[in-house]
Amino acid sequence: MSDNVIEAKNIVVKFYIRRGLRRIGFAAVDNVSIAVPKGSIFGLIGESGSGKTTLGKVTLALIKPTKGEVLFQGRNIFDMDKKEFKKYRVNAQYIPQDPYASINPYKRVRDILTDIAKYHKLALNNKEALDMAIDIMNKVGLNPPERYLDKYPFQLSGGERQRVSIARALMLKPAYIVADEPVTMLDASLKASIVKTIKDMVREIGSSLLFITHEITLLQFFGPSTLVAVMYLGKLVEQATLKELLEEPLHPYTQALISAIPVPDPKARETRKLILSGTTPSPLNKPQGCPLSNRCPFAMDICRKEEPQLKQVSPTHFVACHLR
Ligand SMILES: Nc1ncnc2c1ncn2[C@@H]1O[C@H](COP(=O)(O)OP(=O)(O)OP(=O)(O)O)[C@@H](O)[C@H]1O
Repeated sequence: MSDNVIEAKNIVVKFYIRRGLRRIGFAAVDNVSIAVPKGSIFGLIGESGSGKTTLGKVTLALIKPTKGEVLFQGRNIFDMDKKEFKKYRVNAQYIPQDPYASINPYKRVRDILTDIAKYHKLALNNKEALDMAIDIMNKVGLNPPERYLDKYPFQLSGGERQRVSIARALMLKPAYIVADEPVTMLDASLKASIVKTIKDMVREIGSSLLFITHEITLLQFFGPSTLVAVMYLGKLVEQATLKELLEEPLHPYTQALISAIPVPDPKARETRKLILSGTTPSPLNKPQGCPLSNRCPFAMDICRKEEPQLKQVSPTHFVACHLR
């Protein structure tokens, strides 16, 4: 049996867009591998458009990769028979950025939660399904549940709606959850509490979590040993524990991400402040060689010609940079 709940191996996802009469293809995810260890939280970070959502959706079988394979508990999800795939579907759940993408706006909270338990036959009758819903609502902070059961999503605040979306994903006690920018649309004051709810619930259920974000500070709620992969323009450029990334970021892109974290005393980080030139190009105009070569202050000739491969620099630290 594998020690990882999910292993995504050499994933390539190509999308095609129309430009006039031409159909142009580009790789939104370009030969990326990640493994989410059982019972742990794995962070996936990068700016908008770096391919995080696409990779997360591949691990949930919501997008079929152009190349590569995804193993769930050691089994290739695209080779599963109907029965096995159904089981995987229950066990792999999605918490999206916009709760309206996962919850039906025309259903009351009670039905959103009980229907899923009944559909997947986790509850034998309405009473059992309602007991499950109330239990989960208490845990995700929809207290007292009676106040929310008969409300429609539009009658809830953004934070409450996201809690319903979390409750819906957790009703099935999945082995694997992808939370995709789950607090981006919420006020700063609410973010910490919702991230903490997700963390506590994941621990309680014993599931594993892929937490996708562009805010590295949110990963601090999960602790210094959390594994984090950094993506840029469809490539995985660095992977390490959060502690390693914060204390010794090796890729210039990660260094720039960390430089952008506000600190009470900016002088404390003066020595490693790094600002990249220009803005991220469209994935249709990726530079040759290293994807960061046109913005990196340290770029050498080789960086513009050859793509750097991921190198291991410590048991948990990997980086794709010619400087290392
Ligand atoms: N169905 C699609 N067809 C064409 N292009 C797509 C499609 N889905 C995503 N893309 C493009 O693929 C690239 C990666 O998108 P993706 O949503 O995975 O990035 P992301 O890092 O999750 O960013 P965000 O946080 O903005 O969602 C982007 O350039 C995006 O515009």
